[in-house]
Amino acid sequence: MDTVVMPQSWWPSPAKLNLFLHITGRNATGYHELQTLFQMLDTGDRLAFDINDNGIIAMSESLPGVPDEDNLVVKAARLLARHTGSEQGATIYIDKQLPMGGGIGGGSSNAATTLVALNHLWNCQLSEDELAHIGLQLGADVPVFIHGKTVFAEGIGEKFSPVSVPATWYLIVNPGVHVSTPAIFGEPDLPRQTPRIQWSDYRYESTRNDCQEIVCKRHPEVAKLLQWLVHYAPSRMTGTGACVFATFSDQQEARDVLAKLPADWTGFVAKGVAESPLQLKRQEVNTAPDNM
Ligand SMILES: C[C@@](CO)(OP(=O)(O)O)[C@H](O)COP(=O)(O)OP(=O)(O)OC[C@H]1O[C@@H](n2ccc(N)nc2=O)[C@H](O)[C@@H]1O
Ligand SMILES: Nc1ncnc2c1ncn2[C@@H]1O[C@H](COP(=O)(O)OP(=O)(O)O)[C@@H](O)[C@H]1O
Repeated sequence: MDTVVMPQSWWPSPAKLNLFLHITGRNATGYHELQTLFQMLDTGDRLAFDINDNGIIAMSESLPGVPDEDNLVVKAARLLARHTGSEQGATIYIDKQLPMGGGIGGGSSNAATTLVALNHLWNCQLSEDELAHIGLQLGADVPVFIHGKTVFAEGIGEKFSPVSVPATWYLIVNPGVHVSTPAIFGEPDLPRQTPRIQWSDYRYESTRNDCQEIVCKRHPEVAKLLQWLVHYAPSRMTGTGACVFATFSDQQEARDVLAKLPADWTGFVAKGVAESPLQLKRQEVNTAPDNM
């Protein structure tokens, strides 16, 4: 990226984990009904926006393997412009850190950050609920990133209930295989009738990720990684994979295991947070004296 982006201009685009993922049924559109705990992380990508008055929406640089027309960031900006009639445009910068298609929500989070940031920068004045409604057209996980809080979720992942989870550190590891979300949801053998739980009964130990077994069968590298990680800490796959997370109460313990990671795999340590960095940024710009 040639242009120097000032640090305060960056908008965070954090990752999430699904601490558990139960598939409880299917709705009339064929989408799967879920119960999940979306854990927001303090770590992720960053986006910056150079606003213009000519209405042109463009990436400063394309993401590898993602044509700009398919980039969820461009799609989100165009959808917001269409919905609000805004005549402004933007050149969008992405500092990509998160693995793509890893079940940690990078693309959905980028879309959510774009909607929240441009709503502010274009002065569209849409409410959080309106942004979430628009975001759902881009992907099932976009609303939770707009909401920006660690929550229980059901429906297709867009109906939220508050949850309080202890401060925890996670080691997130990418086994380096790509798992397609539609392909996993299309698997005939996927469990689809897990009984619904009451949120008050939630315990990590009594839940699971319903996609994990099938992903492990189709992608033995994920099974191998889980077998390795579980020696050190409770470990599970997030979303439809392929990333896996291990849970620690102490940051240094997580870092120690990261240092031992075999060379085929890459990972990072992140803190589980109740409010996402995007939520904090939104509060910051809304209370800034000149409203940035
Ligand atoms: C299941 C989760 C859990 O976080 O997996 P990850 O994507 O994070 O791995 C997500 O909700 C995924 O959300 P997202 O990745 O936005 O999926 P979408 O683009 O909306 O859907 C991709 C495809 O997956 C299927 N799909 C998705 C979500 C869902 N609840 N039921 C489905 O059947 C549909 O075939 C859809 O066409
Ligand atoms: N800005 C973006 N960042 C990441 N992936 C994107 C983006 N725009 C489009 N995509 C596409 O969306 C797919 C899913 O991305 P992502 O949200 O990172 O994974 P997941 O849904 O598994 O958590 C990617 O494989 C990629 O082709």
